[in-house]
Amino acid sequence: MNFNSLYSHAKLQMHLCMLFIISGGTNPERDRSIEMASNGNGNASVATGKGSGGRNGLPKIQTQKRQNAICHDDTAPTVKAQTIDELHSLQRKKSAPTTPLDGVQGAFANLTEEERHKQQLQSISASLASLTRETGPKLVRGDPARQSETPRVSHAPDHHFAPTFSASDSSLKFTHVLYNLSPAELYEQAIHYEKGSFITSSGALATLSGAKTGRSPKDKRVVRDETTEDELWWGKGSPNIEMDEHTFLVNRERAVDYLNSLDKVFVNDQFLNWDPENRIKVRIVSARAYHSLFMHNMCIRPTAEELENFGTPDFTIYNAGQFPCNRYTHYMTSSTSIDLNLGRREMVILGTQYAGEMKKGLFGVMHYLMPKRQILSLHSGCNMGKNGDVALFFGLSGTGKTTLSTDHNRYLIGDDEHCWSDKGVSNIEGGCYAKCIDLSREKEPDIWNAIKFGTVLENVVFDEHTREVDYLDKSVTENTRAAYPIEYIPNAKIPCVGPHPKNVILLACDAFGVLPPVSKLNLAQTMYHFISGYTALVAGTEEGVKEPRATFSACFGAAFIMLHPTKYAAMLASKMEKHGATGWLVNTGWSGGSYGSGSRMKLAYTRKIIDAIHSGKLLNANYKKTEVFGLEIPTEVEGVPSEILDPVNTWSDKKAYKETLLKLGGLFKNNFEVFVNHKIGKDDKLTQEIVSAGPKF
Ligand SMILES: Nc1ncnc2c1ncn2[C@@H]1O[C@H](COP(=O)(O)OP(=O)(O)OP(=O)(O)O)[C@@H](O)[C@H]1O
Ligand SMILES: O=C([O-])CC(=O)C(=O)O
Ligand SMILES: [Ca+2]
Ligand SMILES: [Mn+2]
Repeated sequence: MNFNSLYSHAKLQMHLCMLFIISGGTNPERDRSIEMASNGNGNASVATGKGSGGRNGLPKIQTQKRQNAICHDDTAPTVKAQTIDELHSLQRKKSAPTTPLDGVQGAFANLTEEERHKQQLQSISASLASLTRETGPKLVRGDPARQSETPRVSHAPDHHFAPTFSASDSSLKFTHVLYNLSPAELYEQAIHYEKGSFITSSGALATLSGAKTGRSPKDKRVVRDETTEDELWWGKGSPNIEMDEHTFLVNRERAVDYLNSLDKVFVNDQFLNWDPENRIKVRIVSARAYHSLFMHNMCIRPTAEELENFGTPDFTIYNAGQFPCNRYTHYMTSSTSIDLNLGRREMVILGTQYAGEMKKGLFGVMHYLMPKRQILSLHSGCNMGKNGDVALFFGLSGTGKTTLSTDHNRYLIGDDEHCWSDKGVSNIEGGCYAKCIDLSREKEPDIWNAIKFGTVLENVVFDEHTREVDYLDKSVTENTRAAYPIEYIPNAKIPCVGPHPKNVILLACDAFGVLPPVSKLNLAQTMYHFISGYTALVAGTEEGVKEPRATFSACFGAAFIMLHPTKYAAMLASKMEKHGATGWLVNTGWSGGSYGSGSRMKLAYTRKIIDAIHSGKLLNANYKKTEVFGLEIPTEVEGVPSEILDPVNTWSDKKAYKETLLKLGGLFKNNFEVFVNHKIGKDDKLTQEIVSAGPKF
């Protein structure tokens, strides 16, 4: 129902009520509306059948005198309330867990609801405990501003946990915990308390992420201790900038003190990974409703039963993003620090409110935990055809993972983070995070329709009155985003798991315009391009035409991996070999010249190419080999003009094409230098094959 019809519906209801009051009539329709207005206390329903006034012209106003000549306001029955506050309390029913008490198992079995809430608060208080004080903060559930009207808030003294004597002001105060709020509750919190939060015309919550509108990889630090020293990838090329345990604790204390100084904090208890055997319990403590709603959408949402039995989290995020880190603290090089401590299973965020840090921070954790269990973690989208054929979509930011895995003809397993275990694939997340710059209803209908109530819209620009979003507007940032639960995509596969992949599609947005729209890769080439992790986006557009800049990011996600890239590559090679998956390289970038002279590949063509991969038609097409990169390219793809399949045809300046091709080939070679002496897999044979699968000239 749209707003207009809602409005006219409401008007109609009012009209009917008035008519009833005026005529004292007995139309059953009217009686029903009165019944609703009286909250089910249906004394108003008089006899049905015969109507009185209203049939012949206007209804008569009844002016008959009442007893004592006092006008009673009682044509409708009164609600069961004596006061306005009581009336308001009738509006909201108390939420109850859906599990009957005797169905609860584990640590929380046989506890009353009160006791379970107490345990939950105790666990959260422990999470928020300072490391230098004896106890955690005093906690109470619910919004402090709503205490008198929120039934879930308990004033009972046994609901907070405090030392028997208080040595500091901070331990005297209460912190209110807003625990796993629903989207509706989080909307209210955001709109009430967070500047820059608005409801858009489609019902999404528009918000601003503050000064940072993207991740800050240079401020991501990982604690180097005896364990991680040997296990993780350190040094040149690694995303893991080291910090020591002590500095981590200093930042942790800073974040915890900040959070405890607030009137209220948001706590989300959720899951990662749809594979039940490898599910990870995460707790996110944050200061903004925006952050809580973002994670509500992005992580897997527990059922009421699962939440009742949640227990202690496996990993905790302290998001104090509004608060900067202290430049006097060792290692700090800016006001932003995103700190990961694998030993403590904790992450601290200071100085950035960009919500993607939480999402990708947890992804980093999975890139550590899963390979330990022989499970490969992947920066990829994933979908499945009607026949159960699974495809993975690798690619750096903006290359098309979300766009191409969201396919109306296939089931969406996930758009960004997956695991590949012996059983098949599983999504790590419970939601999608789509780029929305230039989003159009025609080209990406499923993403467009997912931007509705519950969806977080970051940094978009909208009309201040109609609240229509202008997806073309880059005033705040080019990195505008929508975060929505995966079930907002109509053909999402729930639970988000699938069998072993049949196709592994490597996406590159080649702004140089020399890579073919599609090529079929052998295993060595797949590994070469997987380790290279190439894309070339164009930097800013504001200062006129810019040179494309090549980006190489190992495993198509060097910012998130924890181990050396060859570890992941070796796992991918053995899984692809074992399950007979075919590798493909798809250029979603430029055609007809580099950025500036050519144009971006039409999404419609890329979709046709992807269709042909899924259907199996492309596997058996006719192929020819390109020079320099030695890529096998098809001569025909249904629905795609054949001349664009070999990029040389689309360039009018053939000399410029060759120069650009060689230039890109050189960049690939340079980048791969650091990997040539690394063994990949069990034997040197594959390593040699991979090294020689690169460009030759
Ligand atoms: N031919 C094309 N193929 C794919 N995407 C295209 C194409 N042409 C334009 N686009 C646009 O490029 C963008 C691809 O972004 P997408 O959200 O899919 O990136 P992503 O790989 O999921 O990145 P991230 O990891 O940052 O989420 C979309 O805005 C899409 O509309
Ligand atoms: O993490 C982000 O902010 C966006 C994203 O998905 C990526 O960069 O791969
Ligand atoms: Ca994406
Ligand atoms: Mn991503």
